[in-house]
Amino acid sequence: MRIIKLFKNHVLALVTAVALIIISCNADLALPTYMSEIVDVGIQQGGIESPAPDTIRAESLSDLELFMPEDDMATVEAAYSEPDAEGIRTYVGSEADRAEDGAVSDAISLPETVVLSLEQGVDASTVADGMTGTLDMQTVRGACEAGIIPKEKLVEAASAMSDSMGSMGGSIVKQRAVSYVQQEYEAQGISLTDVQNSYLASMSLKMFGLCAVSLVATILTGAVASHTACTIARDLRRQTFDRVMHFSPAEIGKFSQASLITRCTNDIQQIQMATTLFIRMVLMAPIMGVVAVMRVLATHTGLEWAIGVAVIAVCAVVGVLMGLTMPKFKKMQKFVDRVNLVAREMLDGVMPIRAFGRQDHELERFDDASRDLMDTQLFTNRAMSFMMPLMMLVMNCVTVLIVWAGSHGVNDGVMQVGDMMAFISYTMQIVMAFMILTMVSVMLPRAEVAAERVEEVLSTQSSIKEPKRPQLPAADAPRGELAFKNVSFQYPDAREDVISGVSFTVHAGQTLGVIGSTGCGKSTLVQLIPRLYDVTGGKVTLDGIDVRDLPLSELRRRVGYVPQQGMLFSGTVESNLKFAGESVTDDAMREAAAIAQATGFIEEREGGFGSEISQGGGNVSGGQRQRLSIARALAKRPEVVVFDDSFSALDYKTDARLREELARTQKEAAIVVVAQRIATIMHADQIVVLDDGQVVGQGTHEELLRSCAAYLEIAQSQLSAKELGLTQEEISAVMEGGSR
Ligand SMILES: Nc1ncnc2c1ncn2[C@@H]1O[C@H](COP(=O)(O)OP(=O)(O)OP(=O)(O)O)[C@@H](O)[C@H]1O
Repeated sequence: MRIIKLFKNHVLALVTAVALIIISCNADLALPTYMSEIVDVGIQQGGIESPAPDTIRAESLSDLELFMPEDDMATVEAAYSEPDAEGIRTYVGSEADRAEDGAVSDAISLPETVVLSLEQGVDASTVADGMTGTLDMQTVRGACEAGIIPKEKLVEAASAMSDSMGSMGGSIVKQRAVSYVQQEYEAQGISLTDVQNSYLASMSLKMFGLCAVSLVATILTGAVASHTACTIARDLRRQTFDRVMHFSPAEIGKFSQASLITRCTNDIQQIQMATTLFIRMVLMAPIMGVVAVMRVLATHTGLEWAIGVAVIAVCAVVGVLMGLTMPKFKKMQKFVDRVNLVAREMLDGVMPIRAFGRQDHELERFDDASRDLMDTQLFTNRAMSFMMPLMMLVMNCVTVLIVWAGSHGVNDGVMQVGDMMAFISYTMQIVMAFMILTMVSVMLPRAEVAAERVEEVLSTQSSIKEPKRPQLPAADAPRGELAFKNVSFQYPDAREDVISGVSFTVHAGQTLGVIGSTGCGKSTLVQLIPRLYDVTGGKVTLDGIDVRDLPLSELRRRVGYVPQQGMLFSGTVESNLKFAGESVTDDAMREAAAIAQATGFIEEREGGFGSEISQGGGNVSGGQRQRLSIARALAKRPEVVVFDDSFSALDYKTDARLREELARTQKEAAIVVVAQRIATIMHADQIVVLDDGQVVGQGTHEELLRSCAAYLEIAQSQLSAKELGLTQEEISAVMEGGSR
């Protein structure tokens, strides 16, 4: 499972969590045992834990010893101190010997029962045939001391009495022994209320201690789980974002921006929740179940079958609910993706939506996506709302079953009320553990889908790869020399080349203009320079080296790219202009702003270069955004500057001044300008005319006017024949001849 793989680097945290869970489960599950002790010992036995009293009068112990075989007598004698001045003997044996089934307990219980009966008077005929009258302890003691009744006879009589009690013997002996101890304490002047209260106080203290241990362990488990889950989510977000940052537009297009955002946010959130659940629930439930089963088996109540019934009932309920909801859970993530996609598209296009009055239509589209998500969520939530009541029903039925079966055990004297209560608690814990496991198993597949989607991003390699054997231009190689050599390119999913057979060379200080009708491949052509895409045929070289052999960082440092859509980042003007990094000095920034004709409006803004830029450059005009984008590319002083239709939002005057400044200052850089306006590129040293991805003309403005029909057509659409310096005959000749 992918979720488990995420814990690869968090083994220590997992081990710590398991240790803490074991501690808290043991503490939690010890509580029902204590509760049972409080009922059985604290309440029913008045706080008297063992038939072996803490203190006993010497004569009382002698009476008891009359009914003990020699070895039992030795055991008991060894367990009590010598009588003190008041004739009181104190228990000095081990606690194990005093506990249920301990040596001292076993040895002393039956004699206590016999002595208690004798002290109340016993019909002599029930002891020996032919005897009449009432036997009491004093008589028996006297007869034994006088040698009338041998001690062996008394031991035999006690044992016969035990046998006659049959299966009820154990619990009757225990109850009577406790009564004997109570009587003995009273005779010593010890308050029975004090004994009971001190027992209850000590049990409460122990239970409180266990609660505290469980509380601390549970809090620590929660802290470990949250920390681990947050760390896993943070690392995943970082890795996913890092991977996306290295994606070329092809991979971004493959996933879609909306899906990448959902994967980086919602999907990782799901994973985070699942990892927390995994530690807190999935690890806890089996541990809780195992500890509870161990304790249940130790109770020997004979009601273990009730647990089997409960588990089968829980599995049946959860199985039905899971069967109904699981397919819907799997669909849910796709619906979230769609809502995000529609929402993003609507927010991006809020202006045209308003301009075309399509709000209602878009709202309907959003409602459709949202309704699908809502319907699925409603179905799953409704189905899951049956879970809790059904579980409670199962639990309550099982409780009734245990009480019904247990009451027979209590009636027969083979079970104590407290034991039955403890058994109910353990059964509930086991059922809970199963319930938690099954509920989590509903949630985990959803997180599994999310993990799969995140892994898909992480395992996708960018089609733009670092060179295996990176090369740098030789020290004496010309700087700022860009060449296309028979370049062709096809988009990943397309069938035909978007551009083909393009060749040109631009040197430092020169300008290359690229012009052509819309969709002819101009942007695609220049995107090959900074390797936003890789050529599919031919090669692009910079300073004599194939751009695919230059380290990517080196290539991107050498190429300044101004995209068609000026895009700014939230921050200040300065942070945007210094986007290339520390290497951009204040002087370089100001010089770039001046070339881009941006200084004027920057200084007019409050705060100048420190003035705020909002997300996406929303608080500057389209032309200002373009100028800041141009300044940003120039500030890093690249060897090649690519302007992808970046002057389109500038007025003619600013456009002209900017080009003048570029020509004056960029003597060591090659400039590539994609334009729709003839005026923008007419002064270029070389112009490439594209038509449907093919070069249909190449040369200077003057040359193309006289040789390239496509170029002339564009020029004519923007300038008059007079402005072009052509006669009507010359125009006709070019048009008739087509491009030569
Ligand atoms: N990511 C893409 N996947 C597939 N085809 C694409 C992709 N981007 C652009 N195209 C197609 O490639 C062709 C050239 O697109 P390109 O953006 O390079 O044209 P352009 O000359 O810059 O257009 P414009 O002047 O309108 O900006 C177009 O037909 C376009 O539909």
